[in-house]
Amino acid sequence: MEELPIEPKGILWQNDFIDAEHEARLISIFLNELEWPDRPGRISLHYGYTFDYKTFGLDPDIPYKEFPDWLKPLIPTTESRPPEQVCLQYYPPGSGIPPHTDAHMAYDQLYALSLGAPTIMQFRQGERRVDVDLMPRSMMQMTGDSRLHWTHSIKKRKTDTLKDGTVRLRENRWSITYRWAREGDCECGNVDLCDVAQRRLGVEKEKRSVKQLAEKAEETSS
Ligand SMILES: O=C(O)CCC(=O)C(=O)O
Ligand SMILES: [Fe+2]
Repeated sequence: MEELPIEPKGILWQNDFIDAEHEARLISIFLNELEWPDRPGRISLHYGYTFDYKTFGLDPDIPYKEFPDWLKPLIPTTESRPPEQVCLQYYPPGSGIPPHTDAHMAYDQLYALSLGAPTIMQFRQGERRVDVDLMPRSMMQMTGDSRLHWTHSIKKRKTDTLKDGTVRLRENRWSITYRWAREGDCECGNVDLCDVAQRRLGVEKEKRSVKQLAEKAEETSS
């Protein structure tokens, strides 16, 4: 994988992770063989462990879901183990995903494979916005700044305007995201984007307010 020569830093990229014939076979499986949730907009199917939004860890109560045969050859082999979680998402034209940073607390490495039609992903940090064209069959890994210190999103719209001014119609797109569970705490310290830093800040605030309450109680009793 090669790093894109842009800000945010840390976007690693590989074109043609699979060939067009393989992609066509996958799309046929997605269209004909999988049972998708029945609702409009972006829909997802999960494999591996399921994330628990209450404990911010992997949910021990939901059984591990084996990777199906079609998924096995698509697992990146550049980490020391297979990912704990894989998510297949379908984006009909006009759908997207709001700006977010994938949870720092739960996950460490993050990869995404794009299939079907291209779409523009927007990275954002404050007022800085950078568009990255997610080409079909490309594998992206978000590391460093792109993973921890910028948000990413796909706008809900029917067309994308490219850098040269071309207006491109959105068509059916699928993505496969791969997540590796984090071992230990994230130490990035970014209180705007990091759930670990935010939790620590909350704990500190709580400690401070308990201390202040105790001090007040002491003042009024003396
Ligand atoms: O669809 C993609 O390529 C990425 C989706 C994403 O950002 C996510 O699932 O966290
Ligand atoms: Fe994401």
